[in-house]
Amino acid sequence: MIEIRGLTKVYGKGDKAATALSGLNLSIKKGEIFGVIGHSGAGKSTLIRCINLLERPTEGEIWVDGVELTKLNRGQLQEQRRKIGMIFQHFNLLSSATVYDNIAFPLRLTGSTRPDIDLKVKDLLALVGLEEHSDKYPAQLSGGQKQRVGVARALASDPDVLLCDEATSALDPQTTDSILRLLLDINKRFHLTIVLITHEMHVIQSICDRVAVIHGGGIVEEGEVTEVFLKPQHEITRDFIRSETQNEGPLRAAIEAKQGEYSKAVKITFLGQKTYDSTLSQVARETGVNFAILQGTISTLKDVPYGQLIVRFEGPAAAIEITIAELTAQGLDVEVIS
Ligand SMILES: Nc1ncnc2c1ncn2[C@@H]1O[C@H](COP(=O)(O)OP(=O)(O)OP(=O)(O)O)[C@@H](O)[C@H]1O
Repeated sequence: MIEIRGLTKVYGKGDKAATALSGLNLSIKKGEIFGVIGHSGAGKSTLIRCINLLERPTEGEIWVDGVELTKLNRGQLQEQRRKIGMIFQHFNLLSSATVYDNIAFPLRLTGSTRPDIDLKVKDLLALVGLEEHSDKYPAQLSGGQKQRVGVARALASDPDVLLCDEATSALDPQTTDSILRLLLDINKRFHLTIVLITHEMHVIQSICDRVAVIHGGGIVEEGEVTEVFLKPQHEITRDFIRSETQNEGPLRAAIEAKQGEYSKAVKITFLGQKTYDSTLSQVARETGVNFAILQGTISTLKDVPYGQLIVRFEGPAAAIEITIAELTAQGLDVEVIS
């Protein structure tokens, strides 16, 4: 659906030149929610703004739905941009226009008739749950409501792609979740491809199918969220995940408190239905090994359940080995920590 090939963006010239992206490649599939996560200055905004050419790439190609945007003239680009909606961190609403008029704005630009506009705007207001607020001005709305207007406006031209530029960064956690649920809903309902950038792993974990980690203007890791989240390869990715999980100090102490021949600390990862199975206790009972849970998380990645337990096995070395082998044979991922 979206192909980014060799994307380089250099701001400024000569001594002042700053390379924001260098030779970046990315492939985003139709109908998926694709997240790009990175620290401040990594190049996220530049990347998302290059997708609809709000920012002109210095080099490289941007393809959306089989059309190379970077080759189009101004008129052709305007036409293609209708298929790409965008929402922003600070909403970018017209402050002097009502909610209704903000949503109607893109439709008026394309010369839709008044009854068509009315029908469409009312549909969109219902979709984002703002029917009661249609005559209000942005200043009379909460942050979450403003972003709902942003979403409705972005959907007015029936786009195939929705770009979200840190769309929840200005919102509190509860409002963030309600906007994420709205994005998930419109992704499912309209089979809309969504690309979002964020610096919060929680956003990726809640709604994305795949993720790319951006650092220093390039992608350092990408894949299915389940894969990247549970088996991060790059230090930057591990950093993001660590910031979402518990404090590691007490865990280290618990692991080190009892090290020796008759004990082994392991991290066990459960994915999907296995998360809720009793495999661990069954295997431990069979092998006669005891276990203490040192740390544990059970949660979901989008709608896939997962669990991660750090446990200390206690028992004869051979029995611990058999326990690990049996858990692995039963489809769990077991990593020996110490
Ligand atoms: N208009 C500009 N002129 C010069 N340099 C810029 C411009 N916009 C961005 N940059 C630089 O490009 C790099 C990438 O910036 P970008 O805004 O894309 O990162 P980001 O990951 O979105 O960061 P943040 O989360 O802080 O918004 C940074 O070093 C930034 O200083």
